[in-house]
Amino acid sequence: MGNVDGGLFPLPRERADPVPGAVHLPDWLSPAEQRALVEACREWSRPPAGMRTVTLPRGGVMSVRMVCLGWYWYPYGYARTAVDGDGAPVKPFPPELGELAQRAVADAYGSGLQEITGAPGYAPDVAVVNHYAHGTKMGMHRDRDERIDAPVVSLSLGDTCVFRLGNTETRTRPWTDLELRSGDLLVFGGPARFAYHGVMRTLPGTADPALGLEGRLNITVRESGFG
Ligand SMILES: O=C(O)CCC(=O)C(=O)O
Ligand SMILES: [Fe+2]
Repeated sequence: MGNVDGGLFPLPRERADPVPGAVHLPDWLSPAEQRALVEACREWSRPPAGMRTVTLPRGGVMSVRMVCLGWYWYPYGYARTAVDGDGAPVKPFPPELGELAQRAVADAYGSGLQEITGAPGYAPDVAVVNHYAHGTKMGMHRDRDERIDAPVVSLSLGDTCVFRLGNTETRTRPWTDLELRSGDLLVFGGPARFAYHGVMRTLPGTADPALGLEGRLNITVRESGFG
């Protein structure tokens, strides 16, 4: 039984390696860093090439809304412009987000960094920001539109979610359900890079009101390998 939060003195949550190659570092971002990222997401969300709803090839509509930086993700590929949006050039990938993600990879893997493909010399150039309003989720999928298998860095802000980290073969079990809270870092690389994963639900009202955010934001930082 894990720590049931909400008390005045919540127990510190501990680093976990749910599957080889995946590392969860709770409370990795300070409250000030979280606030700054929420504010940055607000700026990135503005048009042109701002936050949009994504329609899948077979007509389904993703419940999360999304904004991309560096390269524009659409189902299923990357473009330089908002090909399924307003057609504007994608916003640039901010160098400081790249530096944060490099620090994330270094903290996650530590002395094991050399064993993770693409971790040494990690040079991310894409960010996908998802906004989860209450009641939204993301089905099990793999991040596989990048050309190389460098790690994915995931930062969570706002409401807590139940994140399901599965296996590389199927959308089904075995999987591990993790609670990702505001400020948590999850890195998946190496043998976990192409694991199925998804967000089962968010827990409305769990965010610190001081963050000024409705729902949940997730930023994934990736290296495209497009050169
Ligand atoms: O919201 C999350 O934690 C995961 C997002 C995700 O899997 C993605 O953007 O590909
Ligand atoms: Fe993903």
